[in-house]
Amino acid sequence: MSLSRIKHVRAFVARGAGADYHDQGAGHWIDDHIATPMSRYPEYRQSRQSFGINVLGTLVVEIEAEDGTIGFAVTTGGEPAAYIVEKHLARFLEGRSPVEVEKIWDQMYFSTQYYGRKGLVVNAISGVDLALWDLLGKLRGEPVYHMLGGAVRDELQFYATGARPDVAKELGFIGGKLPLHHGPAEGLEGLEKNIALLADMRSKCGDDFWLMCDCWMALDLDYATRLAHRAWNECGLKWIEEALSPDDYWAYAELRKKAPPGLLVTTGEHEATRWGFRMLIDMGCCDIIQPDVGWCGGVTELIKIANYADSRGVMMIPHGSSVYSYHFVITRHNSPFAEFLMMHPGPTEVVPMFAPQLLGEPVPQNGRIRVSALDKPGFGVELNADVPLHRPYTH
Ligand SMILES: C[C@H](O)[C@H](O)[C@@H](O)[C@@H](O)C(=O)O
Ligand SMILES: [Mg+2]
Repeated sequence: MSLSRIKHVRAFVARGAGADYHDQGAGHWIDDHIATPMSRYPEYRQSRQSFGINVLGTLVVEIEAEDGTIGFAVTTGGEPAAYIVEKHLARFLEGRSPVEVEKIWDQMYFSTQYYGRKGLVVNAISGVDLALWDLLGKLRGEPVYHMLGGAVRDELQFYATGARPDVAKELGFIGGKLPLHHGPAEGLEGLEKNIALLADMRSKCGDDFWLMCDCWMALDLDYATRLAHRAWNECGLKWIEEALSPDDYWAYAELRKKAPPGLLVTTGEHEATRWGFRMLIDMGCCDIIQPDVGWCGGVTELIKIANYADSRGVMMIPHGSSVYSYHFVITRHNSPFAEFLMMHPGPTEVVPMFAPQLLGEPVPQNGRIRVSALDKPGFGVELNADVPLHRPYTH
């Protein structure tokens, strides 16, 4: 049985939220004085957009088969990623069978290894890989999660990331993850403000609701250790996320040793490939790895990452990436819940994570999504034709 071969690969850029979810309008919680490595510069403290967090925009990858079927995917990458897809990666797909996901991934990765390995290049590879799995599912008439081994549970349960864990609790989520607002450059005063916010949220959410803190690479080991102990003792924090630079495996290993027993240390959304996550796991950097399937290498690589984590008893909870992680999480025992990024500006209501780019994107009801919501071919979503697309390069 042969499937229709790949005829065209096309890369587009879309602006305005979607997969580049930091690309929001003014007044959004996600750009409100959130601590980052750039917070050491006062001029870049109030807004992450001021230093360029949304500079790339969304990469849209389309893969068209000879029979006209089109698989697509969206991820963060914009125009530079479109260049890599059109001028470098497309040659490994056109004319090939869409079944060859492993061989195509291998050729995309090792042909770009001399200038890639992580970041933008692996985002581009991930976008192509996700579009290929979408095409495969559409050609076979089955959802991606079927091709990954089928569901191990009847529904997905979510924690919510955003400025309002108290609202997340009311909406039925199992936990709420707050962004950290003040980094080391704001000293003890900033630390006290961080703790005060966490304590306020703990009082509003009650003692049993999961409360987490996302530090977006902003801290040093000393500050992270102090924050970990204060937030655990005073606010019952469940995990401290991405406290340090993704490259500082050594500091993560130290933080995990210094953190209070019971507080989980998590990271990984800016890590890539099986080799990067093996480093995090083998060096004892974290209790939960959080790859983003649109940034770590796609589904084909996430299979390897997740299986390595599973063999070492490490939970794999993907960074919020809409349907692209849902179809994976539902098939894995060591992924018992998932992240839902609250993209409403408040956030006081649930809106699709990659709005407005994906039509048919399922959203949690009472903090859950039934597996039946995933029962459509591929990733089960279509590109919103009302979203303007720009194709900056061809080949
Ligand atoms: C809320 C965080 O600052 C990031 O914006 C968020 O996208 C990411 O770190 C996450 O874990 O969702
Ligand atoms: Mg995070």
